Amino acid sequence: MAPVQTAHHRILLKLSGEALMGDDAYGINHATIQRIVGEIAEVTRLGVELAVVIGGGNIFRGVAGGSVGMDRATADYMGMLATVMNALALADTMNKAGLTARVMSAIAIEQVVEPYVRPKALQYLEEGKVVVFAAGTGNPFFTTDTAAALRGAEIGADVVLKATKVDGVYTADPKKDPTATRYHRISFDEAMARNLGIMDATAFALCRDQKLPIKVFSIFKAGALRRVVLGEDEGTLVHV
Ligand SMILES: Nc1ncnc2c1ncn2[C@@H]1O[C@H](COP(=O)(O)OP(=O)(O)O)[C@@H](O)[C@H]1O
Ligand SMILES: O=c1ccn([C@@H]2O[C@H](COP(=O)(O)OP(=O)(O)O)[C@@H](O)[C@H]2O)c(=O)[nH]1
Repeated sequence: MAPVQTAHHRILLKLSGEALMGDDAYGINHATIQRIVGEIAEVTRLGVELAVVIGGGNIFRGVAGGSVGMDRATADYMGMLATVMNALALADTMNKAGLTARVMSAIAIEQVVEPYVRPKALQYLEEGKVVVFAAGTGNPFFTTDTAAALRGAEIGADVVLKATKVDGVYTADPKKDPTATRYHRISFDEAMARNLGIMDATAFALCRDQKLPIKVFSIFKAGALRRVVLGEDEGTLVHV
């Protein structure tokens, strides 16, 4: 059988923490994480190199902690630790599904996970391992979307895939405005000028400056990740 032609060679996949909740109120839903790992396994079988940045919103968000009077930086460190828990769960599920996954953390917790070292991450990717980047950027006041942009640029990914709760970028937040319509593609400058809330401005600006396109698509839609990897019409492309 001839190899399938993919649209991308090396991918940075940003998975929202909330994607792991499934229908639960918080935490990690077993069936949901297995389904997501199944989809990841399917695209790695196509021969693409894949790294993941995982969020933490299913366990803790710094903004929420800050809003109830906690010191914002402390709350953000808690948020980053939440992403480490998700990363461990994700890598464990991947390893059980027959993939070889490695977690690398932006914060040193050496008894638990290895630290992020760029050449090591590149080596793992070249070996066909899935690298799960934990603890975001390692800095408070940032998001895991910005971590995805940063790690995506560092590893030379050819696209950042944002797998989220909505199926693309809309003219307004579709959860609040039912009349909002979806863009097929939109430039970074327009997305930033229109202040479209799908990603924070820091993440957008970093990807724009590095000429790293972003594809936004739904994590709930079965087969969407594969379709994106094959370059089929799915979600919204944010381009330079
Ligand atoms: N213009 C927009 N287009 C699409 N989604 C938007 C837009 N503005 C705000 N959103 C909201 O952004 C959310 C995704 O962002 P975020 O909560 O940061 O996701 P994640 O948890 O995947 O990082 C969507 O659930 C959607 O409700
Ligand atoms: O570089 C980073 C990445 C994340 N966080 C904290 O970790 C939380 C979880 O990440 P995020 O909200 O981006 O997760 P997601 O929305 O993807 O579930 C954030 O709210 C922040 O408090 C941070 O401080 N710095």
